[in-house]
Amino acid sequence: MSVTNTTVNKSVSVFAPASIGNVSVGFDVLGLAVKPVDGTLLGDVVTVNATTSNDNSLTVIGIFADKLPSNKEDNIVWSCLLLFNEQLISVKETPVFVAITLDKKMPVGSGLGSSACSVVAALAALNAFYAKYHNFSFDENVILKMTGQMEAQISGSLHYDNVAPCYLGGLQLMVPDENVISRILPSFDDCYYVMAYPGIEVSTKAARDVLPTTYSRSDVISYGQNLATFVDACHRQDKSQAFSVLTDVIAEPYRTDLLPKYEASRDYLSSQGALAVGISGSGPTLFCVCDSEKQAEKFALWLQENYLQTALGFVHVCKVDDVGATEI
Ligand SMILES: Nc1ncnc2c1ncn2[C@@H]1O[C@H](COP(=O)(O)OP(=O)(O)OP(=O)(O)O)[C@@H](O)[C@H]1O
Ligand SMILES: N[C@@H](CCO)C(=O)O
Repeated sequence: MSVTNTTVNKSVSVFAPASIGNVSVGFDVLGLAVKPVDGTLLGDVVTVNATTSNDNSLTVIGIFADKLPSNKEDNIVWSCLLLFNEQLISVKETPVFVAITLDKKMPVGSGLGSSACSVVAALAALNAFYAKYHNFSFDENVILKMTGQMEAQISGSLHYDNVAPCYLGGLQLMVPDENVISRILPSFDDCYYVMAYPGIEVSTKAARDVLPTTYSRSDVISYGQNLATFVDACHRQDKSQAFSVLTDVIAEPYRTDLLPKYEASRDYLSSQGALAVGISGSGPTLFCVCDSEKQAEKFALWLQENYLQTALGFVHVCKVDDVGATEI
C-alpha cells in the first residue's frame, strides 16, 4: 500500500519579472516591468514547499545560481523568509517550516533588478503559500513595504523603482506617501524595449557611490522638467513628447565610465532613429525604446554584435509586463 504524504503537494511558485529602474528621468522614482516577446521568462522563480522537516531550507538552482553567495544566510531570499516570519509573529500568526527553491535566472548586478526579482518572488510566493494553505495573507501594501526593506538591505538605500514594477507590473511612479508607495502610470503598450545585458557585473552600491551629493540649479530644473513632462505625456499618451525628454541628468553622466561601449552604442542607436536609449537601473544593461518590432529586432542584432562583452551577455526584445509577479 502506498502512503501519500499530503504536505508534499503543498507548493506555490511565483515568477517575478525584470524591470528598468529610473527609466532615465525618474532616478529612484520610476520603474517599468518588461517581458520578452518570445516568451522567455526573464526574471526569477521562487517555489515554496511545505516540509516535514523541523527546519527551513533554501536551495538555489538556475543559470546564475553560482553567482550568489554559497551561504544561504547571505542570500536575500533567506532574509525575506526571516522577515516574513517576523511579520507573521507580529500579527499573532504561527510560521510553519518551509523548503524554498530559488531559480536564479537573472544575472546579479545587471541593472535588470536582479535582487528585486528574488525579493519579490520570495515574498509573493510566501504570501501566496500562506493564503492557499493557511488561510492568511498580508495586504499588497504590506508586502510592497517588505520588498522595499529587503532591497534597502541589499543595496544600502531604500528605493522602490525595481521592486514596485516587479511586484505590481507596468510603469510605476513612487509616491512619497507610505500608504500609497507606488502609483501606476499609463505606459506605451505599442513600444518595444530592447534590453542588452553585456555580461559584466556592476554593483548598485558602486554605481551609487560615483554620484554627486549635490546638483546645480540648472540640473535640478532639467530633472524636474523632464520628469514632469514625461508623466504628463504618459497620461496624454503622447509618445513622441514622452520619449523626447527621456534624458537623465542625475545618474547617467556619472555612470558612463562604469559602462564600456555605452556612450558609443547610445549615440549610434539614437542616430538610427531609436525613440530613446538609457541605462537600465544602475547598469550595465542598456535599454532602447523602439516604435516597431522590426526596428527592435534590427537594433537587438546590432547590440548583440556591438554591446555584449562576455558569453554571459544577452539581448531581448521586450514589451511592458503589465502583470508583475505571478503564480505559475
Ligand atoms: N537572491 C539574490 N539575488 C541577487 N543578489 C543577491 C541575492 N542574494 C544575495 N545577493 C547579493 O546581493 C548583491 C546584489 O547586488 P546589486 O544590488 O548590485 O545587484 P542587483 O540587484 O543584481 O542589481 P540590479 O538591480 O542592478 O540588477 C550581490 O552582492 C549579491 O551577491
Ligand atoms: N534607482 C537605482 C536602481 C538600481 O538598480 C539606481 O539607479 O541606483
